[in-house]
Amino acid sequence: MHPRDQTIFALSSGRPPSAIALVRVSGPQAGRIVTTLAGKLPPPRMATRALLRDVGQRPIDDAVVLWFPGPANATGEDVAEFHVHGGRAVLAALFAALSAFADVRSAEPGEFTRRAFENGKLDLTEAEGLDDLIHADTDRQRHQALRQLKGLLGDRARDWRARIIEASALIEAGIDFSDEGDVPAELIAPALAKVKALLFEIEEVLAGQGRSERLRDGLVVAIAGPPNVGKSTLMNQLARREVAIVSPHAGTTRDVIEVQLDLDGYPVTVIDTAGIRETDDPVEQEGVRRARARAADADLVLWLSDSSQAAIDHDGSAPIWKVRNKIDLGAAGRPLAEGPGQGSFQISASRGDGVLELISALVEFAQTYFGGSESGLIGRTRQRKLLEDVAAGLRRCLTVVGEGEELAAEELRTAAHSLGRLLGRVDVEDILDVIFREFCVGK
Ligand SMILES: Nc1nc2c(c(=O)[nH]1)N(C=O)[C@@H](CNc1ccc(C(=O)N[C@@H](CCC(=O)O)C(=O)O)cc1)CN2
Ligand SMILES: Nc1nc2c(ncn2[C@@H]2O[C@H](COP(=O)(O)OP(=O)(O)OP(=O)(O)O)[C@@H](O)[C@H]2O)c(=O)[nH]1
Repeated sequence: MHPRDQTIFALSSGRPPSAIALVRVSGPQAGRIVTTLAGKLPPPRMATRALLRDVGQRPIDDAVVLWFPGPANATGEDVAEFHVHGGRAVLAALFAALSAFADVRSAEPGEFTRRAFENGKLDLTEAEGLDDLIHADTDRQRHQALRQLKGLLGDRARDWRARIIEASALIEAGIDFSDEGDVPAELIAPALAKVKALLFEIEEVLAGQGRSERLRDGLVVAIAGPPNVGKSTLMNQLARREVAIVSPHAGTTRDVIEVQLDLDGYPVTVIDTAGIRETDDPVEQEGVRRARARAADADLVLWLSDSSQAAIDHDGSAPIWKVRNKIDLGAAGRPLAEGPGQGSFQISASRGDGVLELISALVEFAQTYFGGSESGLIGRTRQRKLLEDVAAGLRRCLTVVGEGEELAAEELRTAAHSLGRLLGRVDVEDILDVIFREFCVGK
């Protein structure tokens, strides 16, 4: 039997032990599974309490069971849900009972969503939005992902695709009309007007995009500077602030290498370049490798120093803010080269003086950096690249039309094809594995 036709199951809720766990089952065996384990098939979509028993009638758990016959459900196949107590042994017993059925197996990451996609329940941009929603840490990430899940980009892309196909139909009709290669202007002119309007709309979306792709991964701020100036102390100060959402990725045993901050809903990762050091521990090595790679293309560098004559020694295109540390050590006698202001700060990392001001400036930086991405439609590089292909194709269509209508029509076909790829309608087998592999199991 093809893996696609097998019935799949997975834990869809968080790591056990948990108060309640949700185990989802999807596929042709779902109904038989519920009937066997729960002793009955509950009415569709009605939460029903049942004592689950395995095939040998041994009790598994006192549970709530839901039955969602396909195709009007999340995956488009028959679906069953078992809401059980979230203990490890309960789940092990339930999984053993499920695995005992023929043609039933545990799901791959993202396999439920992949089936939903293959059954036309959502397009690829919506599936990507779903994955982003699950991984959203901040409010703005959640907002952008939810827009994608709700099909904002998908709906636009479908509309664009339909209009491109209309325009190319006009041109092709013109080609069929003319024997001598002279296509009537009444057909070409409206087609080109359509293409121009489309190109304008797509270019507007691309330009107004801000940096919402970055919203997925977060802005990266590197703390750099000479040894012993207080980089780790500042990191720990940031990690202790309530703005820290996911922290710390302990790299070394003592020091925090990365802190993730939620700055006004924007995700910002701060990296301590001092924490990036040689280590023999393979787990740490991986953390160090990641931190180094991320710091190398940071979006902003905080250059920390503890004296007024701080020579900046940093390559890269990112803006650099000078942060003078240890002002508690009587900096009064030593006048600063520059007073506080844009890109210049004075702090005491150990006492916390000036740290809130630094954080406020980071919030402002993030707001400016992401500016306008509230209205961003594009969440991923894959989506942006395809839309850029579409715009380029439309532009070429307008220039080559003078050389021949067939060439223009061909450009439109290619542009429509790119939109088809964006939506996952055509020619995407190669990327589906990559996209769904990133998903959670059970989603
Ligand atoms: N218990 C539980 N909670 C969950 C999910 C789930 O699968 N189970 N979801 C998992 O994703 C999300 C909700 N998503 C859903 C998406 C589609 C349908 C659904 O039944 N769609 C049908 C009918 C539409 C309707 O009646 O509203 C369809 O598309 O045909 C249900 C849930 C989040 N919460
Ligand atoms: N007085 C004072 N001492 C500080 C301040 N910040 C850090 N220190 C001290 O400076 C020393 C170095 O601090 P670290 O945070 O380890 O400096 P670092 O830049 O991470 O050092 P390396 O990892 O060697 O690059 C420690 O003894 C800190 O306690 C500060 O604001 N005031």
